[in-house]
Amino acid sequence: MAHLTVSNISKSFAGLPVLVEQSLEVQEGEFVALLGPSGCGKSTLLQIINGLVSADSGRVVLDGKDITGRTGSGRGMVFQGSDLFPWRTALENVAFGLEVMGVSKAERTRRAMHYLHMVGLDGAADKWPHQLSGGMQQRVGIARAFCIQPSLLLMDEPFGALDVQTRDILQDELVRIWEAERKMVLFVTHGIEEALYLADRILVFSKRPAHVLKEITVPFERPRREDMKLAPEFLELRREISDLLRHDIKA
Ligand SMILES: Nc1ncnc2c1ncn2[C@@H]1O[C@H](COP(=O)(O)OP(=O)(O)OP(=O)(O)O)[C@@H](O)[C@H]1O
Repeated sequence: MAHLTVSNISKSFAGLPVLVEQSLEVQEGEFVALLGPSGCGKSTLLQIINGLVSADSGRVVLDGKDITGRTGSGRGMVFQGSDLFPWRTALENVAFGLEVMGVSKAERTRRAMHYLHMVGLDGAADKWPHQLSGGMQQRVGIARAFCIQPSLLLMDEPFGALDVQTRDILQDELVRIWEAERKMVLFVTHGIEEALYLADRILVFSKRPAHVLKEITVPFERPRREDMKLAPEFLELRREISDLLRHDIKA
């Protein structure tokens, strides 16, 4: 059964403590948002879970396997900016992980086309990254992360650099794809509305060094729909989280 356990992670950069004994868990089929102010250490935590940054102490266990300090194996990552290979087409970018895994060309093309279709980019398979808009590049990044069928998806403000309209559209697409696939997701954001719209559970982080101020189980049913953002309960929770963060930043 899919499961992520992160225990007692600490990390300092040049003596500056960013994470102190941070722990969290993600259950199978759960979408968890890490919400917190800029610079609190959310990305660092995600990168430690992905093995891109090493922790000073603590453990990361995915599906029963200790993966502390190791990259690859079971995790897909989507970053804020596009990190596509410029010398590969959209299709080749999406298929990259499968290529590394030694999947045959026919099979990886089939799977990559499936995920390109899911993000609405069938027609762009042979385009180069520079021929794609920022939103399209993020779609390719999302398709690439899903394509390796990871146990855990790590998303670091994937829509942070996009205009509001494109971000709303991509949030909807992510909700739709995720509801079909139900992978474990850790999604870093500083958007309260984004966290409430996408996640099952929100961990609200303090300013640096990050600790969890509050854990919120999002009460809204799935499938999620755009109009829920106007519901009184949604607005009330949004205000509550906003007050919590503002209070913490001022303290
Ligand atoms: N490689 C590094 N070397 C030195 N300091 C770093 C490094 N990476 C991050 N930091 C510092 O650690 C702190 C946390 O950074 P991090 O990127 O994890 O925050 P964040 O919560 O993701 O912020 P944002 O939302 O702005 O991306 C910041 O003060 C940052 O300057």
